[in-house]
Amino acid sequence: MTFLTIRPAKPIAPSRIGVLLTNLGTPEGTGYGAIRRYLSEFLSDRRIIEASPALWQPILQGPLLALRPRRTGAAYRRIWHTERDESPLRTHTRAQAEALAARMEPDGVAVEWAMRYGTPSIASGIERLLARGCARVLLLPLYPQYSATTTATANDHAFRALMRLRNQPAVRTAPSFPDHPLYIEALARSVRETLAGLPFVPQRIVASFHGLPRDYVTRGDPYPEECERTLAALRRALDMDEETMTLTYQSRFGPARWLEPYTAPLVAGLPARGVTRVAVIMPGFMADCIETLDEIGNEVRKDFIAAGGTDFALVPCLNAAPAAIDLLEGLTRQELAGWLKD
Ligand SMILES: C=CC1=C(C)c2cc3[nH]c(cc4nc(cc5[nH]c(cc1n2)c(C)c5CCC(=O)O)C(CCC(=O)O)=C4C)c(C)c3C=C
Ligand SMILES: [Fe+2]
Ligand SMILES: [Fe+2]
Repeated sequence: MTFLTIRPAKPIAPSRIGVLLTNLGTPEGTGYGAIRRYLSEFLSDRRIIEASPALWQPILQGPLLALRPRRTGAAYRRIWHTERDESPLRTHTRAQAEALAARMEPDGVAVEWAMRYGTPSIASGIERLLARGCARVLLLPLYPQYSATTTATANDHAFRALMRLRNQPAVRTAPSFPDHPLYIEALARSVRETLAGLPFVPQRIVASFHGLPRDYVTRGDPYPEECERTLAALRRALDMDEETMTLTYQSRFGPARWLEPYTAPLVAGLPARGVTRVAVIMPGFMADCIETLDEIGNEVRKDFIAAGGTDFALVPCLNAAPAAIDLLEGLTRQELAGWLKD
């Protein structure tokens, strides 16, 4: 094995600190080839699909990647940021990193961002921090609730990149933050602001989290407990009960049973129960993406209206709102304790 040598461009302080924000990833474009490459990398991750590759790869490389990229590509085209020619997740993740950098760089902390699948890769993010002279690195996965399929795989991939280095930095990983006061405050504020700007009063707020196969949870993934902690804290902050703010899980993939209740049928069933005005918040997503803007904002909305719903609102994700950057700064400073001078 040859180890990589990365030397800073110019002499620097010996113990500069770097923060690497990591997010899920996104295709480079909306055409068949770009979506196929993205889905192939994503769905080949053994943290995402735990089935044996001998069984899974023929399905993935055969019918799945022949068919799914067209549907997924059409969904990305509906939400694509055409002026920048990139996905919303990429725009928002970059904006979060730039805003965090403005807060942290005066303290000598370098901030970079990276994607677990696609670009900029986690390896390139670490290389950029090293080239900027960082001898200590904090990995901060942008997932409020821990899951092996998100947090762990982002960290795995960072450690895989570190394996290739001769001169490794010291590394910390930030824990998930499902009920961190700054996170709950940012969510509560976004709900209040959105509701205040609506021309109607929702009868129900649906809090929709990305789902997970039930199996993974049975085998020890703590994700749903963390979603419940988030929602309990958010209800307390907004003084709402379980009836008013309901927890659901979205984005089911494949035929297995996932965490329930599923968002789409629950929302489509509301008008029959007399609930025709709803707002949906997606607290598990730090940034708007295909799953929030298209799956909920387009598909779930359409089905709700078709079922007799009259008013449907989406609470935007935190994106680069000032309260979201307060959260990222708070988490960064908390996790750099002992490294960063007061
Ligand atoms: C078995 C498959 C999947 C698991 C498990 C899974 C977990 C998981 N995902 C997120 C966050 C996001 N997922 C996104 C897109 C997406 N997710 C899956 C599959 C699984 N996710 C697929 C196939 C896709 C691609 C779109 C599609 O074809 O449907 C995204 C959006 C990316 C973007 O660019 O917009 C996010 C974010 C979490 C938090 C999670 C586990 C808790
Ligand atoms: Fe997903
Ligand atoms: Fe989806």
